[in-house]
Amino acid sequence: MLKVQINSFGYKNRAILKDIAFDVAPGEHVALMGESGSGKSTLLKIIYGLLHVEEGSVFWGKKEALGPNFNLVPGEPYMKYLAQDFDLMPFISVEENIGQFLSVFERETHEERINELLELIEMMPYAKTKVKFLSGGQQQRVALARVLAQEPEVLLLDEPFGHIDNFKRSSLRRNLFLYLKKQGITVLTASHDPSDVLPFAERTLILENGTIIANENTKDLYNNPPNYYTASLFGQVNQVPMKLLKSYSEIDKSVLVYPHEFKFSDSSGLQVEVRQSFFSGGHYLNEGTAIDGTIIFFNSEKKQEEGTTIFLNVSLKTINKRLQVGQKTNS
Ligand SMILES: Nc1ncnc2c1ncn2[C@@H]1O[C@H](COP(=O)(O)OP(=O)(O)OP(=O)(O)O)[C@@H](O)[C@H]1O
Repeated sequence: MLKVQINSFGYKNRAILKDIAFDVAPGEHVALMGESGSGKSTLLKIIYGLLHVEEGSVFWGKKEALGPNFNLVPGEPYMKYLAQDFDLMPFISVEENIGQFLSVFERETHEERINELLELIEMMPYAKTKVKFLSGGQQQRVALARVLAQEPEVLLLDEPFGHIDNFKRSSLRRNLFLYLKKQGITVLTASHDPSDVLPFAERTLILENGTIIANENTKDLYNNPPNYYTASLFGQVNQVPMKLLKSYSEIDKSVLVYPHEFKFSDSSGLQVEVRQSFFSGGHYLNEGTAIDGTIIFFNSEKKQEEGTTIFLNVSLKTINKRLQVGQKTNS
């Protein structure tokens, strides 16, 4: 079990993290989400031992991960951290960069292991290429293979696909996360991208202004977000005043609704005037205005013409579910 407790941490007296406490079970994949500047990288750097915390501790089982004031070379052998800036050797080849970290006691299997990792990162054709000739995305993939070569028990990933184009990103992310699961590696991934999180992380932590405001099963968190901030990290979301939804007109509250949760109705429900319709691949994302001026985003199969009036419904099940979460978090 990875056990993290940080009472407070700041850079030059500016508080960044406070009252952080969470566990990650062995083999579990936990995501860390939060807006830019909320402290995700700082938290990963503390866990790895790059930053010193006065009040707090990080344990992996019974072993305490010590900070830079105790370790001459920061970091613990059982844990690896893939930073946003990858620390590669530019003048040697891709395979040499990966091979550097394989155990000297397993020389006979080196080639096999390098090939396995090159295949995982889809870089086989670049095995002999010097790293300095690679693009940013390719370098990020090599950096990933390098940390995996070190066979960590715990892997900390900071925006692991930030430099990688969409073309490679989907398959790489699937291959990597399935590989990590198969190897039983404990993973903590900081990411802005819900596609890194929703299909792969069993649990998600939400960081807001340096505090963890949610720590839940990822699917439950998506379906029952405790607040607008959490839901909006997963994508576009609406905060719809209940009075706009006819059957709830007495209730003076808002309810969170994702754009795909609206259904079209012929003549009743939330009345919206279409402003813009954005082609989004498999659907259109539309922006409209409700009668009180609230901006509403909703999906449709077809393009909606500007100025058209349409009526939207939200299922009672969704409304009731979201109201209950709201009550829980307000109390
Ligand atoms: N070395 C540093 N010295 C001083 N302040 C720093 C340092 N590193 C980060 N900060 C500040 O700490 C806060 C948290 O930064 P951090 O990089 O942890 O956020 P983040 O959530 O990872 O952001 P992003 O998603 O943009 O990477 C920010 O306000 C940042 O400006």
